[in-house]
Amino acid sequence: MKKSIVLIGFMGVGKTTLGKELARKLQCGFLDIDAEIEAKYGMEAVDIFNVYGEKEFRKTEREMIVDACQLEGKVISVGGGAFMQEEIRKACMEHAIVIFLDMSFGYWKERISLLLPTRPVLQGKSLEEIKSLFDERQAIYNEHHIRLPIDNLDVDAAVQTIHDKLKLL
Ligand SMILES: Nc1ncnc2c1ncn2[C@@H]1O[C@H](COP(=O)(O)OP(=O)(O)OP(=O)(O)O)[C@@H](O)[C@H]1O
Ligand SMILES: O=C(O)C1=C[C@@H](O)[C@@H](O)[C@H](O)C1
Ligand SMILES: [Mg+2]
Repeated sequence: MKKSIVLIGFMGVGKTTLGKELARKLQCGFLDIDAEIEAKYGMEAVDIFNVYGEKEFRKTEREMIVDACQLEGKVISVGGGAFMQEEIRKACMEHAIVIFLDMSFGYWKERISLLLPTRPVLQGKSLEEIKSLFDERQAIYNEHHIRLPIDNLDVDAAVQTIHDKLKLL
């Protein structure tokens, strides 16, 4: 596998969880950009947003992803907001294979309680506001090479399906 694989999709759809397992199956390296950013600042995303601001988070996210997507043979999970930045979308589409993990809001909202404490972008928002954000964000995920409808898929099934789709490329 020469090009790296970049997993995109709304926060909590399983980019980190599936990315790790996919890398294990493909026997290649795994990079989670949120984890890399958190390691750089030595704090969680919520605290980076509070202490340094979202602008700084997005700048670091952009620099890291533009570099990482040009590496060979990695599985890279990016944050749910990464594709809001055109420079990131362009670099990933040019250098990597971009896989969109596509989950419906109906399934996604069952996960919300798992996500609220650690996702700064969700904090203080009502369910309707989160639904609007979810709907707005779908447009930015339209740029991808492979779409994986992920409702109902457990981790093993999702990884197997991605593996099968990659073989067809
Ligand atoms: N296929 C799945 N089936 C059931 N639960 C899952 C599945 N994938 C992920 N989860 C659970 O959903 C939660 C969010 O998953 P994960 O952290 O991988 O999402 P993410 O897309 O990386 O989110 P973010 O964009 O915020 O980084 C975790 O608690 C994880 O265990
Ligand atoms: O959707 C978003 O804007 C975010 C998602 C997370 O993965 C983190 O990158 C951060 O919490 C922002
Ligand atoms: Mg993640």
